[in-house]
Amino acid sequence: MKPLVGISCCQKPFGIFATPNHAASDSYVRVVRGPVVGTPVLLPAAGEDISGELLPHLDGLILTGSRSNVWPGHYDGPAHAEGTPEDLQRDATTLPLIRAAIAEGVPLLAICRGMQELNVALGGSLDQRIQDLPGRMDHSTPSDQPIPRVRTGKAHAVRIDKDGALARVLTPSARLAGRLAVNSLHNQGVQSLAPRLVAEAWAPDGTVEAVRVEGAAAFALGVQWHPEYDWEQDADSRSIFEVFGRACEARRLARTGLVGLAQAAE
Ligand SMILES: N[C@@H](CCC(=O)NCCCC(=O)O)C(=O)O
Repeated sequence: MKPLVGISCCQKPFGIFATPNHAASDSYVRVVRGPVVGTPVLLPAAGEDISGELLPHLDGLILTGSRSNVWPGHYDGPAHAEGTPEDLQRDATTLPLIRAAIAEGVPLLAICRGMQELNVALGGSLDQRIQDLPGRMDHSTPSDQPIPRVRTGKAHAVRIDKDGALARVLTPSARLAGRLAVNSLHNQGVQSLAPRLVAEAWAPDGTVEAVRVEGAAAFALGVQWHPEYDWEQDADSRSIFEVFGRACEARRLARTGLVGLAQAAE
């Protein structure tokens, strides 16, 4: 048996009738079946809090990236500019799911939109177009960028807190250097950090690029970049998922009552 790892879906229109579907990138399924060493399960953007139905069966949770954006009403922010993609169904499912997962000690890895959801779920706010702010970089990559190494390749470095939780899940060389090269596919970013979040990595323009949940009972990290795009080539991306996977396995053993048997077998 492997840990059951939930992957958050977006609600997306499909086909000529724009029929609502629930979708997540194959890159999340592949990484769960790869370095996470888990069984992936897609979690629908149900449009309501279903955490009580999901979490008793899950050993870990990945909050995925998406072109859509957290509805500003969740953080008292200004309305999005006309045409900005939103996913109210997803928000209504993931925000309570994040709070419940943290409360119940379910390992959680929040990626890009997922990190923004983590911040909003715990009481933080977002800037909606950081490239328009004074002194800030453009962190976005046009979704129609046809060249993969440009679209998902390394875009800038981040400075890492060498004493933080993220540093402990990276390779020794990244931890020693206190720096990491990352890809970048986002327009939004942390404006005010939620009370329980601690920033752990920063872009050269000060944009928060990674956070940990202070006092979390299990693995609880958010990253603004996409390690799921390059774990096969990048040891630091792979290490994040490997450590997350071990946390999910620990939850599986505890959740299924096998932890005693596992220890006895050691
Ligand atoms: N929409 C938010 C979050 C960005 C994000 O999750 N990007 C992933 C894009 C996935 C893809 O296009 O393949 C923002 O813009 O900040």
